[in-house]
Amino acid sequence: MTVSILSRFAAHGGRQLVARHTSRATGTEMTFAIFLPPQADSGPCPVVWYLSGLTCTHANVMEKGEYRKAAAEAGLIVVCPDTSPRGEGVADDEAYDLGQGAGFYVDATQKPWATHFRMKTYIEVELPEVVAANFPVDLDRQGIFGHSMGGHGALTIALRNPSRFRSLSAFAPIVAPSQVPWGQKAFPAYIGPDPAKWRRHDAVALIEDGARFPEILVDQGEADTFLADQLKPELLARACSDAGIGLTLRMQPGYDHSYYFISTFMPDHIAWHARRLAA
Ligand SMILES: N[C@@H](CCC(=O)N[C@@H](CSC=O)C(=O)NCC(=O)O)C(=O)O
Repeated sequence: MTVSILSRFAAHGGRQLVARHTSRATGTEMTFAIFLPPQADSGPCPVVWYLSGLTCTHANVMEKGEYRKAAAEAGLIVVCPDTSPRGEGVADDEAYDLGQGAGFYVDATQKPWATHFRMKTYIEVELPEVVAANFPVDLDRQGIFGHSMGGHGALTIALRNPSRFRSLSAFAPIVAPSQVPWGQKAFPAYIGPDPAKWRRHDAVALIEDGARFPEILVDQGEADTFLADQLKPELLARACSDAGIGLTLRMQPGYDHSYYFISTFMPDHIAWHARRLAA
């Protein structure tokens, strides 16, 4: 459960750290970023988990997501994990949307991925234990959010574990991976060809199958080049409407899929979580 601190910077009265530890879930070293607001010097703080998208490490949102000012003001700890196991002995693919950097937050059952690609267990079980053992987090007050593949991760993890999280939001999430090319490529590779096995890893399918979360915030850029083919927020809107889930879906004119979009709406997402994680 010990972590090595790789870097430490003062920011907004708090501290931005990068930590590394040996993961029993993935069997590799795993790196995550953690922001501790000034309030963490005085006692446990609520924690928000941010899951990143395809090609990302912990560093993309840390460097471009601009979450620290709002998180410091709200007293939120923000944890930003990597998107997959990595290293020389870890399976990979030449494409950007499979293998290292593209873990899809599932536990792979198929060769060659099953050996290390266990991001579901890592995020759902191991990382909370590691963070709680080393940092002043209040695990009774947890929220989760993410971007694109990480939005898919946030939605599916919260829908499968609604009692763990008090708040959920996403930027441009993949809402129905079973119905779009990214998921239709990754899911057979990681969890096999049977679409029935994909449903526990698909937010729209989870809702159709009875999973519930009280309310969800989603921001989606209208100029996002992945919108029509890969993201399809209308599928989440329909599923939430049918299920009585309170979805706030904000279509944002002019915004694309990048961290310029994410950083623009990051303060709104931090505020969404802070309101629901207040004591
Ligand atoms: N064509 C790009 C695709 C990679 C990309 O756009 N990745 C996004 C997430 S997409 C869904 O999960 C991202 O967050 N990129 C990192 C960034 O800092 O912008 C490529 O080939 O890289």
